[in-house]
Amino acid sequence: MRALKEIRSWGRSMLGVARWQPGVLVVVVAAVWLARPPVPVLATLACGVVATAVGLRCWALTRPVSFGRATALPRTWWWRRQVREVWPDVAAARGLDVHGLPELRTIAGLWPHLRVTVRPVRGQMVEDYEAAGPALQTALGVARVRCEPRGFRDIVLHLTVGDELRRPFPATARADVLDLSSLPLGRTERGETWRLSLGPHTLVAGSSGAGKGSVFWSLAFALAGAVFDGRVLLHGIDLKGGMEILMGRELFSTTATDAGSAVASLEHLVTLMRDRNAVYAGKVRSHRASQDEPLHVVMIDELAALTAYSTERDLQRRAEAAINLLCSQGRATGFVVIACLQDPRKEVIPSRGLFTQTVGLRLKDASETAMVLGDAAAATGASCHRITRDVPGTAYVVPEDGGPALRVRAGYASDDAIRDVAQRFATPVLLDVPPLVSDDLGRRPRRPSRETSTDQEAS
Ligand SMILES: Nc1ncnc2c1ncn2[C@@H]1O[C@H](COP(=O)(O)OP(=O)(O)OP(=O)(O)O)[C@@H](O)[C@H]1O
Repeated sequence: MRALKEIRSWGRSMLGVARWQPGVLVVVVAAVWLARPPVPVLATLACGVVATAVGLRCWALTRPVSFGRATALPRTWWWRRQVREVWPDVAAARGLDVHGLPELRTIAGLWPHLRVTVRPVRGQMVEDYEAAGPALQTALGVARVRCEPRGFRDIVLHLTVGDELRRPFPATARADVLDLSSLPLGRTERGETWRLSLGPHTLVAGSSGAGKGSVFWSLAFALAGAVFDGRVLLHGIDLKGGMEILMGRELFSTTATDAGSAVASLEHLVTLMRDRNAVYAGKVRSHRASQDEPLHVVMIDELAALTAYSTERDLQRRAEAAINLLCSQGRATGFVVIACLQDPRKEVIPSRGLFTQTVGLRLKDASETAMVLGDAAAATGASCHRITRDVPGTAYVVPEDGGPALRVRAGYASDDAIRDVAQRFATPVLLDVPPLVSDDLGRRPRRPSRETSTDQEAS
């Protein structure tokens, strides 16, 4: 029994090694074979082939990105053939071949990104090819198709044929992030690090289960080092009972889990912002985060719960006013708002335009994609509504340089990881928020009711 247990645990540990170091499996098999008495050549070959196949398979499963790159050349050839094969069918199905089949001029690039240059037939426009994009995407079974005009005559179809974002990966806390304007949050479809600038106010929109939590925590993790040394103060607002933020409460200098405390916290931040604005006036034009003058980052888990779904109208109005003030005046003096949201409609978030940076996770339909990322991004292949449920944390973002929208994925932060990071990088600054006072300023004087005015007239 004991021996069985030992064998089982050895097997498990070997599997663990093989999972992380695929090459080890090949070496182990080869070593086992060498240790045995001489065997015939055929058996040796068979053993070698099996070991290589298993090793490659493990590599492909555990390190898809590096495996993909190592085998990019044969894959590229295969995909080129596929594109040439399906193109006539897709063109016919989408009515692009009425006056002759549009010529595929070149297929360039290397797996996982191919560039197919097409010469449209007279009378066709880029929009016709944009409309055919989803058909080509389905016919080929590729991750993304994006159209772009090239010169005055040709159109380039950018195909993402291999999905480097398919497998989830963990979010990692950064103790060393020095540049707060470029926070590492995950990976891009090009296999690079996805970086987000913290300067602009950011709206993270996604349906339920789209993975807003992973963007939220990846951001907090990226700031962990700066939180720990007091250069950044996080303020968490979570009206879903604090389910999200209380998991890592040690990272936050203030937390609010009900409408009253959220408004108190936001209005206190507006006061701090105004004080700092007054100090900076005429002297400083942009803020540099330091322990004396930290960057305040307001992280709101479900913005609509504060600005649209609240039953307390007065608090709703005050919250909205405070967020608008922080968004419109806070950037230069070091006050940044990051808000997550399920429903991006104007009725729910009237101040959507104040969030100058948006992250579009899985959304319900094309109109929501256009609301979040803009019409131009939606037209050029940013299709948040086509992100499938099995890849939470995947999103489209418009790069700061205004180029075509990029598909990205945030790292996954498990509950244990959040607790661990919160404990290791706990903030040294806990702020006291003054209690909520009734709002006299900014409220319109009420019209006297008919009864009151009649009484007054009578007296
Ligand atoms: N980057 C990621 N990689 C892998 N799995 C993820 C990732 N992000 C989220 N998930 C998984 O997807 C599920 C939903 O994620 P999450 O709770 O963050 O979504 P949400 O958009 O915040 O949803 P809701 O608005 O309903 O709270 C979680 O169970 C989580 O395990």
